[in-house]
Amino acid sequence: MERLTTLYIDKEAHKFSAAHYTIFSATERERLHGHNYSVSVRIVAPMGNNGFSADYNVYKRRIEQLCEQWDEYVLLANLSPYQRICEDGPYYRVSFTGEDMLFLKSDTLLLPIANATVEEFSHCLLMQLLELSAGDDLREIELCVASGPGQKGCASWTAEP
Ligand SMILES: Nc1nc2c(c(=O)[nH]1)N=C([C@H](O)[C@H](O)COP(=O)(O)OP(=O)(O)OP(=O)(O)O)CN2
Repeated sequence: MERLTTLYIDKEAHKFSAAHYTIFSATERERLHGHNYSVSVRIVAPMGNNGFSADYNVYKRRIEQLCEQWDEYVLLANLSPYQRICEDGPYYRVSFTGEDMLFLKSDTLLLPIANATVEEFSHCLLMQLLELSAGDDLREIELCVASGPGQKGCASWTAEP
């Protein structure tokens, strides 16, 4: 039987501050507001024969990189069925229920997600972490994004048997 181990990486430094709004329906959304999001990861890996599985420092650096890329941006859901985003000079023009909002492109990231929620953020970051970890001998990764203490969404991946 293969011996597996679970590493938990839940560091205070793994955070990003970002502005967003959740879209609830075709006609309802939150006002733009911000959170200090935090990112935590659970990794399941085979145990090596010297009492070591995967170097958590490697994953700490990758998580830091993921957080850094989104820090201090407005995060917009580019795949929402309810809003339309187009370029307008230095701005993104976002149309929702007949109203337009302008966001400076330099302050804004268009993400390939359907909503700016912790569910979608965690899935998007998990996909990026998997890409950075291609070739690593891992069995599972779960990545969680918390929008504040006690509220988070998690996405998970399991290796094909
Ligand atoms: N399933 C989800 N539901 C909600 C999400 C989400 O990402 N996934 N997000 C929100 C809001 O955007 C917001 O992030 C949560 O706001 P809220 O809980 O009202 O306020 P706080 O973060 O300040 O939490 P407190 O409990 O009030 O301190 C809503 N739903």
